[in-house]
Amino acid sequence: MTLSLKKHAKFAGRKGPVVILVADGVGVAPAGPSNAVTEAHTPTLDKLAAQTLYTELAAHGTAVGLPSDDDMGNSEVGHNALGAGRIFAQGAKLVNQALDSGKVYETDVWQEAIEHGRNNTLHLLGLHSDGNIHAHTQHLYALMRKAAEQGVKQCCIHILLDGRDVAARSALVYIEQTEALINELNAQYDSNFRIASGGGRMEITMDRYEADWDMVRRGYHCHTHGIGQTFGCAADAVEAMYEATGKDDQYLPAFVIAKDGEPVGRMQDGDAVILFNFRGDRAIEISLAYERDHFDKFDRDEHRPHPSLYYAGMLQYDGDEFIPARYLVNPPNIDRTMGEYLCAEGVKLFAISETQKYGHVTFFWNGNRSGYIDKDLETYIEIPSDNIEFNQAPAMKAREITEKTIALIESGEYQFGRLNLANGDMVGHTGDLAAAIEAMEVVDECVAKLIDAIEAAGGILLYTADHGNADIMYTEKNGIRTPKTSHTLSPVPFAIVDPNYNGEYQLTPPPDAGLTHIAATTINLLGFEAPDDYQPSLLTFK
Ligand SMILES: O=C(O)[C@@H](CO)OP(=O)(O)O
Ligand SMILES: [Mn+2]
Ligand SMILES: [Mn+2]
Repeated sequence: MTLSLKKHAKFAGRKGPVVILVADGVGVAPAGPSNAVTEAHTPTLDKLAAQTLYTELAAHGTAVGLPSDDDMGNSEVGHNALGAGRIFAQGAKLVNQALDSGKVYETDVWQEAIEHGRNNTLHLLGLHSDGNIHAHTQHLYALMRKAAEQGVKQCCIHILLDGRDVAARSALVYIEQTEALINELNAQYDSNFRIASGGGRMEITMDRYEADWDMVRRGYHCHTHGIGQTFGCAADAVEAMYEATGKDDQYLPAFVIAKDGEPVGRMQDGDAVILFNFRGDRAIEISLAYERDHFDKFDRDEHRPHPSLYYAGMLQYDGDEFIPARYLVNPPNIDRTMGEYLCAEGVKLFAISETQKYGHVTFFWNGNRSGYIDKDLETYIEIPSDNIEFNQAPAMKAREITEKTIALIESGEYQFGRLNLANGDMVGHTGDLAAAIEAMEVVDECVAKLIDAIEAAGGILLYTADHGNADIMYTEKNGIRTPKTSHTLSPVPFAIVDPNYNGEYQLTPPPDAGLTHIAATTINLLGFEAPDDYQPSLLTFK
């Protein structure tokens, strides 16, 4: 199908580009000492929030295709919503439906995995919490129950400790729940289910956008070959590592469960491995490590030969590159994104961020498609991120991204652009309030510079966020503060900076306005009518 957009009946667009700035993780929550956004000195952001062309948009729950309004937003669903202009049922919801209806168990992939599991061992690997951003323990438990029921006797569970989508030190709670189910199943089916290995999600396995392959190498060797500090059980491992490192769940090192000095869950030829994460960015690299015949990102045979495995993902994480080849649930089919429409109209555009968010403004924005829509029209720029805990460098690469964006605006080549400043989110995830405040002040400084550039170019800057994070940095109970490292349920800001504004339109958001309404709004500001089935624009034109 060839896509096209009609010229807008009342608005021809401005001379300069429309640029969307996503301040990742900068939600709107009540002001107070735990809100890094309001605690920071942010004269420019304050001005934006006080102007007429400002509103707040829903960025969590059903507004972005998640199962319920108790689900916080995240970058995947947020950037999908921004790019696609419609609400699609997201991975979390699709997996629930496929497990509840039993469709998962009818697939060839499930049945083949079970066959391998019956003859050898079934390995279940994934993020071990109910955060519901990358994975949910209820999904793991459904798979464990069904595998036991279908005759799998040997099952190894490899757990990635979260502490980023859930409380910073909550690993023991989830381990207890999982061990209880293991005991129940082993008693009922005379099986040998057990936790075999694990480690913090920011330390092993779950790297994204090739920021740090060494993380994946450590995770692969831990889960596959039993390389890591050994313990008798997962709870002992976590307790000992809390004590030894002082770190929280997401940063704990690799551990291996051993009996009589031997790892209990090394992977062997003929075993099946299912990665039960549903979100793609942090699942792609480990999937490549497991399923590719030719793999050169690290030496898989460093300790013992890479076994021949039956590997499957909960979803297909990258539909262009078919990663992984085998999967249990079809991913959302996000079609006709705004990027496709704009390319069809010959609009030149750019997307820019640092590594940690690079795929957010490209892959997620384009409906989980890797690569360009039209290389002749699009420029994608990645500024390399540092590989450190970001409270140590709260400015991250915001200034570099800003300088480069200004150059792109000044070039006069582009009609549309989008950028992501990672600070509110990545520093927010560390739970370090002072660092998050500093992060927000850098964001403010960058927004001010971008506004100047937009003004000089006669363009429009749209300032928004994909979900909250830095807006609640701790919770307090009985005078005790607990750092909050996760995203929030907060709405996000939406401000239009249009220096040539002359009353041509009004901001008229419907009561349910959310992130999905930004695409049509942007298309209007570029001088086009939005596609009929996009969520309506936030603007009414005179
Ligand atoms: O770091 C991540 O993977 C998620 C939190 O799990 O954050 P974001 O959605 O902002 O990328
Ligand atoms: Mn985000
Ligand atoms: Mn985040």
